[in-house]
Amino acid sequence: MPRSIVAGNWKMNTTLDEAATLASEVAEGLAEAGSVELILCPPYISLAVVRRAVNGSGIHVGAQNMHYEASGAFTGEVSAAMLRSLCHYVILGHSERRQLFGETDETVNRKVHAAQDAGLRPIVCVGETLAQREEGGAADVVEGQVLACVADVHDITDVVVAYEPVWAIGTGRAATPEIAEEIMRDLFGDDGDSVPLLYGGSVNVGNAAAFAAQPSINGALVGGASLQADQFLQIAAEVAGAKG
Ligand SMILES: O=C(CO)COP(=O)(O)O
Repeated sequence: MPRSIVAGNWKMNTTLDEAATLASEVAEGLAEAGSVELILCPPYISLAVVRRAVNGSGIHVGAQNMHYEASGAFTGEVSAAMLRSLCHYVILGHSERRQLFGETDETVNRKVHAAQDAGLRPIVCVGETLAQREEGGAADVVEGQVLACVADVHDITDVVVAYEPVWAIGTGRAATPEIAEEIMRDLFGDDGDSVPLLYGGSVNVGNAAAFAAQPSINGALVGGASLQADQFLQIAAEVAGAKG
């Protein structure tokens, strides 16, 4: 089984000072988290201060997005090589990027390749909308997204996949652990034991253990609750406890 992972997606929150404080609080409370790999994903501009704050703690740092091109005239964008000097992970294809910024499975796939080529480990986000779920097509949608996003990658075991049903993100309405397990169980067949699968969408202290107790779920991608160090650490402890 892959090691359990709990990642915090801070989204567009925290100033530089707030990011440094939050990262320091997580690092200082690390002993509470149990045996899980922790990843903090602040906004780009805070990557350096977060990296400094967690230096030597074993906590990893991740970005929330990147461009697939290596360099050039792409105003406002950041490349994999730029990130590699600051962090080890990058979230790709988050549903907010898909819905608000036109991200597609094809662009995510290009980014996954660029990330791996640069030595970054991608956390690929997939998940169905409420309409897709109500039409009965959730499993097919998610499988299609995963296949398209990781097409032709040279090392599937170096990809982390996060199942985040769109209807559960930031809504306080988490999927049930059974729904998440059903979707995630068959995603990778023979590779299923070597690709870490995270659940995301309204994860909190009260529900993290139930998700992590599902056999196919290796951890959590946490949004809102990752902005409070004590809650994030408690979620990590719940995941560690459920995974034994
Ligand atoms: O989008 C998410 C993590 O990437 C989930 O966000 P919430 O935990 O705030 O629902």
